[in-house]
Amino acid sequence: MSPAELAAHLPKAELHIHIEGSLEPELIFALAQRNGVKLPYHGVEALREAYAFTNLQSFLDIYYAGASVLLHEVDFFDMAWAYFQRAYADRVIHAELFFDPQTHTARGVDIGVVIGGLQRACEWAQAELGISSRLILCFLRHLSEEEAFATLEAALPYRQHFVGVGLDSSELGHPPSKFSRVFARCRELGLHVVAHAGEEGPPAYIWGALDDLKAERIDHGVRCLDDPALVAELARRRTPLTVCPLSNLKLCVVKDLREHPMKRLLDAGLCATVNSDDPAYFGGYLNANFVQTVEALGLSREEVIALARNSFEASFIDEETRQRYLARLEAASAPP
Ligand code: HPA
Ligand SMILES: [Zn+2]
Repeated sequence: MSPAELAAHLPKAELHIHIEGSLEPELIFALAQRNGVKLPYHGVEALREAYAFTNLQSFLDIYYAGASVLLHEVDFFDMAWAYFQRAYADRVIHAELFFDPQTHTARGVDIGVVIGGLQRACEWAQAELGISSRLILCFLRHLSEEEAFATLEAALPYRQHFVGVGLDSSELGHPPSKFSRVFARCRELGLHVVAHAGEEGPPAYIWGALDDLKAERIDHGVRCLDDPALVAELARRRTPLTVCPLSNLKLCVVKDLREHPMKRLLDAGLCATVNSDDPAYFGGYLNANFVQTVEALGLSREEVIALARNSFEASFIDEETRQRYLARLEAASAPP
């Protein structure tokens, strides 16, 4: 079995997937029709053709337009259930899903509708596919601290349905420190905290995520390589990076997958993981990310196994489940 085939075959956790980024154009149009929402695109093909991104913002504009078809609890269920079925095919046995409540509450959708639909899909994924999952509520960093606090307040009746909070949307101009107080409150509430940092933003934003937000994982984080002291600190703390290679390619963070920093991150001793970010927009789900990265960088069998192991190490599952998953990984990675 080649390293790429092994990568596709191994059981894995996915830790950086925006569930709204799993909305395929076909489902966007089906939901638009079901809900009577008018889209500024003539059809599936026209929408797909618009997926030619030049940077993060050019993607976000289309991503928020796509999410406008989500109105009812069943819409959120259908979206997440479609993701879980694809994840199952890619041997994902545990998934931590980001969701963006402010994208929906701004359109008058109740946060309970959002969380209710996603939570029901998570229960189905466990029952029907044996996939464990967790939800992570993301604050949109282009909005204010006050709006983040209001979102947290609105989410508290559903506190048992999410395990953590994150920070996403437009990175440049919105440093982590903008949300220091909200994140402090979240930590007091016993929530895990993660943050997007160092996707387009400078190493200073990764330092900010660590020091101001006390982030337990850095989402993306690829720009840490510009700062050797930061790399050393991430390695010392063993702070995981949830890296998304096809996203980096599609958003022009790297010009070619052969230049992707994944191997350099592993060589630096970092706990890097592979993830799909927004798979419906970036050209592939978890195995597409694994296979293309392994092939482009010539990663070894040992590096592939380390990436799968890191995904369980970095996850927010309980220790007993983690050991069980690591044993499954061990069994699947043994040579035939
Ligand atoms: O890659 C991303 N970066 C920031 N915000 C996002 N929201 C969805 N995907 C992303
Ligand atoms: Zn992301």
